[in-house]
Amino acid sequence: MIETINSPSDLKKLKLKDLSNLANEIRQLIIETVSKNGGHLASSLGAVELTLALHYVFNTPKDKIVWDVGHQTYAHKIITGRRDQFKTLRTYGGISGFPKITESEYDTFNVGHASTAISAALGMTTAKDLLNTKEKIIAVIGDGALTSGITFEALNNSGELDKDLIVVLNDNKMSISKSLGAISTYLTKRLTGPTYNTLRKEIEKAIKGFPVLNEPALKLAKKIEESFKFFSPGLLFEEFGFKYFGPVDGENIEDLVTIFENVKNLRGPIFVHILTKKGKGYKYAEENPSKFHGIGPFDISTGQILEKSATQSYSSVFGESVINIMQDNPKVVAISAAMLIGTGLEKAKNIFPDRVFDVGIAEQHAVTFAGGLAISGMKPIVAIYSTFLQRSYDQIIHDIALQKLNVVFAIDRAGIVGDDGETHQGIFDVSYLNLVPNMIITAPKDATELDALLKFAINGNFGPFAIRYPRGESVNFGDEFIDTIEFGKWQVLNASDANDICIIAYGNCIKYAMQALEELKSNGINPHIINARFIKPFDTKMFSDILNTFNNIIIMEENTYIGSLGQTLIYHAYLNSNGKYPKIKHIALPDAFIEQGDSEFLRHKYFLSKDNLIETIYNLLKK
Ligand SMILES: Cc1ncc(C[n+]2csc(CCOP(=O)(O)OP(=O)(O)O)c2C)c(N)n1
Ligand SMILES: CC(=O)[C@@H](O)[C@H](O)COP(=O)(O)O
Ligand SMILES: [Mg+2]
Repeated sequence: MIETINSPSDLKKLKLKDLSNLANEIRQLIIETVSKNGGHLASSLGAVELTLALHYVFNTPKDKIVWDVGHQTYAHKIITGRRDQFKTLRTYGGISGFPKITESEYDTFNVGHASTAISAALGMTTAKDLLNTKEKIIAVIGDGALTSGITFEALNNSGELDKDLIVVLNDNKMSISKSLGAISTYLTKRLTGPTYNTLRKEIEKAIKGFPVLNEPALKLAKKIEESFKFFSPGLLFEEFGFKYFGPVDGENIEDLVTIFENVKNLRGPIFVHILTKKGKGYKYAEENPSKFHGIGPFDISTGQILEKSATQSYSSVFGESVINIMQDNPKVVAISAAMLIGTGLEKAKNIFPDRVFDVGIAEQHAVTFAGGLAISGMKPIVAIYSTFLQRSYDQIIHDIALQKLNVVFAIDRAGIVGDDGETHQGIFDVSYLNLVPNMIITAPKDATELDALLKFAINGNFGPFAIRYPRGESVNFGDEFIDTIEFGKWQVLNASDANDICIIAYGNCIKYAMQALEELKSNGINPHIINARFIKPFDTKMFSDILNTFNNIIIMEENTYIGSLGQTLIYHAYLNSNGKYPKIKHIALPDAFIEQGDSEFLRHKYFLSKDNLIETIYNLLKK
């Protein structure tokens, strides 16, 4: 059947009862594709019926579905004309893992970061009224994303604006890990409370008594429900000005189609609460939805991940380091914003349940919460991915840096992250932190240095202290490259008497510099190599010596060039050398959003590989 679906209009030709079979075929295609390419399996499997029902009832693309995060949209992609390209999911030049307006007219808003759907949908429905157009706007948000501050700002504003907006809450009781916090507890408690369930059964009986489930019938049923609303999970949303419907079995397409048919022409803000299962239809994902939230290639028959690396990831090195630090210092606490697993803090949470906090998808709160802890004498470590920390910019400036509070920012996934693409590349953090007074920015060259920098940061009282490190496998350069960390000082990794080339790099790029060294030496070139682990403040003394010694300087970094270390150094060189300074080549990312693709491929494309470095050096020395 799946072969016949080239757009939602083909879907509408099917009988309602056939949609379940189609859902199974779609699941099969999703599982097969993700098993090869990796991707967000569990969320997409849980949203197949929801997707079919929405496209069956609404008139997309005229009507607009606004997905939150967008990691659950694989079925949406398959039925909106992208079935055949779906095999290219998350590959370079292929189908994105998230909705993208440039990819399809059915993708209404670019996503990847959580909790934007209701705001964007409210904007669209407001524009619709101003422009006097007639489409329906439907926001689909998960229970994890629901808990974020921006969602509540949008709910608050929705009640005020009173627009025709449909919000669908896809409640599977899971964020990446289990959904936590008062909102989640509230929803669960209400749904499982005995009073509510008895009353609900009565209401269902009453609804079944109506010959046709039309609007007046629904109104009456709603009236009955309203009188019991104190017990319903809808109370909260009703107070925000929404009409609440649900909860509906989100795996039952007929129920979903019925509810969407019934609400689609209602006026004002509508809230439809559906219950789904993350990982639905694939045993291993149902059993372990966290593992299959975002997964690399795996064996379908066993659920085992293929190509398991023997090398520890930086996140895991960080997690172990945090445990050691917490064991030694009772004032240290750690904070994650819904990413305990991704940031490597899960083990620490098990050992120190009272000192490791998962605050939910709430990066802004995470940072100010850390501020409160720091001003009270604690030593918080806030572990957030580079891309998600963008959410906390004012909190970093206003709540932390301004007061010079001792908060350690563990910035994971810094640099190119690969297959998640534009929304997730961690390529701006050096720039956005560089311009914040009091902010210290560092990057370790390897796993040992990550541990050392964390201890250094915790043991000092430096104010805000950022440590950025990349996604994926860590490296270690060995004992000969371990030295004592000194505040603001760089490290010489390869000392050269020849004054022709000096490479200044940090973090991931050190790996490429050291790899290049071997080949360069065999060709008689011996570059001076600097580990610029302090990006801010940088080592002015060493940099001045370099300016006075070397004919060519290469600065290499995995960050956008604007606001980068390279830009700071070039500016410094210009101002302090009376116009006489060596030739400087800056290898950094362009002023652009970096697309999805294999990380190493992208590094090569953007001249951030060993080979590119070698080529750059040969070219410099030729001239
Ligand atoms: C701002 C931001 N923080 C963190 C994430 C990482 N993240 C992606 S999906 C997700 C969980 C979302 O849970 P939910 O909305 O319930 O969707 P589900 O996966 O359960 O369908 C998280 C934390 C993100 N994408 N954006
Ligand atoms: C959708 C989302 O934002 C996360 O699931 C993200 O894709 C996780 O990235 P990692 O795989 O790098 O942990
Ligand atoms: Mg969820």
